This record gives sequence, structure tokens and C-alpha cells, in this order.
Amino acid sequence: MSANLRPTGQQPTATYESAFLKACRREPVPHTPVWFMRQAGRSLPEYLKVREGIPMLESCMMPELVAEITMQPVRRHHVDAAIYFSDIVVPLKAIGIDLDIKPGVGPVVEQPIRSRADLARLRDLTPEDVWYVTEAIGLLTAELGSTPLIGFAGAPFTLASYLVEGGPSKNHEHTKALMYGDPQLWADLLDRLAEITSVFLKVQIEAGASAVQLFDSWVGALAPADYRRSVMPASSKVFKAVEEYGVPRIHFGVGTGELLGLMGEAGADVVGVDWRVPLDEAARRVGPGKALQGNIDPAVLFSTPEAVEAKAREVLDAAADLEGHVFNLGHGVPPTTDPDSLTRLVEYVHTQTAR
Ligand SMILES: O=C(O)CCc1c2[nH]c(c1CC(=O)O)Cc1[nH]c(c(CC(=O)O)c1CCC(=O)O)Cc1[nH]c(c(CC(=O)O)c1CCC(=O)O)Cc1[nH]c(c(CCC(=O)O)c1CC(=O)O)C2
Repeated sequence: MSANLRPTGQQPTATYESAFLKACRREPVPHTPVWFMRQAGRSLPEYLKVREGIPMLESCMMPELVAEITMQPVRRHHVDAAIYFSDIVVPLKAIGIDLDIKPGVGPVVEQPIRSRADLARLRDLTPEDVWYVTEAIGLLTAELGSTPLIGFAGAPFTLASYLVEGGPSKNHEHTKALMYGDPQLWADLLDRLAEITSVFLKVQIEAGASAVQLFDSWVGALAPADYRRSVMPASSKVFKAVEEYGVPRIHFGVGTGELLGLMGEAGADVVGVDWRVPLDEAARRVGPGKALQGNIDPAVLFSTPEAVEAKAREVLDAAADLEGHVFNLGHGVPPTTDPDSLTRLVEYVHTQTAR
């Protein structure tokens, strides 16, 4: 069993009692926990140094390197959780999809998936396909001590968008064309992706991840009725598949103000909110029984320290009456962020909320 779960009748572990996991469980916390999406990576000079000459997807398959990169922001910023260094397309690469992450572009799929025959290329993922994940998390849990590790995966809609478009897309035309034009093929594609994603998350939890985040980055492109009909069944399937582990499940997307209630309903314990909706209003939309994560605008990090503090104060004030709050940005750390602004932000939130 994962070291992070509370075995019945035994003393809870220090990880279980961490501020991050307590906030996810909506229990009282010693301070508001903080971590940042994309906290590892290009904003850190130490990352650029160890990644030199190693392509992104290759680096994700090198356990020692993954563990080192995952630890870097924990050491530097004193965040309350680590996030496993990987990418949402890693499980697709692991089952043999011909994709690459092109610098300055993002994930690119050589032959997009648009027909029933294409669907056959999405075979099951096995734990052996991602042996490096199990190995890296083994190294990490030893080094992290009581700091929890968050595992993550891309949600079926966002993965489908990359597969159907063949790369990053603004308007998701091919994806939506398939969703509206061939609902059965679409449902089968999302179901396939839900299976793959479920295995990928299970591998991370069984290796020692204390929480998981399902990124549906691009689902904000949909109206609520389409989300409910065409996406929610697959996302729910993923959350259900990992329910038995009892670790908090976080769900996040960008521009999802109109979907927050449904994303919670899909099976999340914690709903991630981008910067467009204040957290008190987000809590109203999500309803009781869920913690929230977010939601300072990442662009504010390029402003003065005083402006960052003022925005952080605004976020904390809006979060004052939440059942549980995990402080984060409203999306990932931009690659050119000054890392000192993140270190200062963590310290600010910790001191402002120390109880
Ligand atoms: O714009 C696009 O559609 C392409 C985005 C893109 C992806 N992987 C990518 C890129 C290229 C790039 O970032 O330049 C390629 C990618 N993924 C990653 C990196 C490292 C970095 O950001 O500097 C990079 C850049 C690679 C490089 O160093 O050259 C790592 C990554 N992706 C992701 C995560 C999980 C997290 O955010 O914490 C993490 C781990 C971060 C960590 O350990 O702290 C998640 C991810 N990857 C991806 C998405 C989809 C949407 C999005 O990026 O906004 C998402 C989910 C999200 O951020 O909402 C796809």
C-alpha cells in the first residue's frame, strides 16, 4: 500500500499529516499550502543545466534525472508539494504513438487519430511500459520525506485534442468536428484514453504519489451541455478508477468558469480554478464538499513584488471561507518567470496564513 494513505488502526504518517494533504481533505491546516503547476522546468536555471542536450521526452524516461528535476523547486521554493516531472503525452508515447515534443511548439503527433482504424493504434498501457515512473517515484519518496508528491495525467479530452489535431490547437476544429460528427467514435476514443490515463495514475499512486491531478487544460473550449454529454463520462471513469486508493484527486482546466460545477461532479476532491473566477465565486459554483486550488494570474509574476503580494492577498481574502484551499497559480509557471518571485510568493502565503 502507498505510504501516504492512513492505514486503519495505525499512526498517520507525516506525509498524511502535511498541510497540503490536510487542505485537500478540508481539514484545519497550520498554514495555507502552496505549490505551482509547472514549478519544475524552464523557469529554473538548475533545470536548464541538467536538461542540456537531452530532448524532453527522453528526459522523462530517465529516473534519476526525473527525481532531480522534481526536487529542484522543492529545494528552492520550499513549496508544500512536489509534482512528478513528466508531461501529459508521456503515456501516449509509452504505447507507441509517434509523437515528439518540439521545442517552442509542444507535442506533435506524426499521424493524427481521426478514424476508427486509427483508434486501433491506442493499445492498453501496462505498468511495464512506464517502468521509469515507478523507479523515479521510488527515488523521490525517499528524498521527499514528509513532502507529498503529486502524480498527474492529461484528461481524455485534452489528450484527444492533441491526438486528433496532431499538435497544439487554438480552436480544436478537428477535435470538435469528430465530437459532433461521429459521437460513437468520439465516445470510444475518450473511453480508450480514460483506460490509459487510469493505468498511468494507478502506477504513480502505487509507487508512492500522495495525490493526483488530472489536467483537462483545453476543456474550457466546450459549453457545459457538450462537456456533460461528451467528456464527463470519460473523466468520471478516470476518477472512479483511482477512488479506491483514497488519495485526493485534483481536477484542473483553463477557462473553465462555466464548467467548475461539472468538473467537481465528475469526481474531483479538489477543483483547480484559473485566474478568471474569484475563489469565493468558484466555491459557490462548485458547491460544498470540495476543496479549491488556485488562482493567482501567472502574468502577475512579471510585475513588481508589491503587485504580486497585493494579488496574493486578494486570492487569500477570496479564499477565507473555503472548506479547503491549496494556493497555486491559475495556470503553469511561464518559462521566463524570475524564480525569486515564486520563492517570495511561497514565503508570503506561508507567513500570512500561519496559524
Ligand atoms: O501550448 C501547447 O499546447 C503545448 C504545451 C506543451 C505541453 N507539453 C509541453 C509543451 C510545450 C511547452 O510548454 O513549451 C512540453 C513540456 N512539458 C513540460 C515541460 C517543462 C517545462 O514546462 O519547462 C515542457 C517544455 C519542454 C522543454 O523543456 O523543452 C513538463 C510538464 N508539463 C505538464 C506538467 C505538469 C504541471 O503543469 O505541473 C509538467 C511538469 C512540470 C513540473 O514538474 O513542475 C503539463 C502539461 N503539458 C502540456 C499541457 C497542456 C496544456 C498547456 O501546456 O498549457 C499540460 C497541462 C497544463 O499545463 O495545463 C502539453
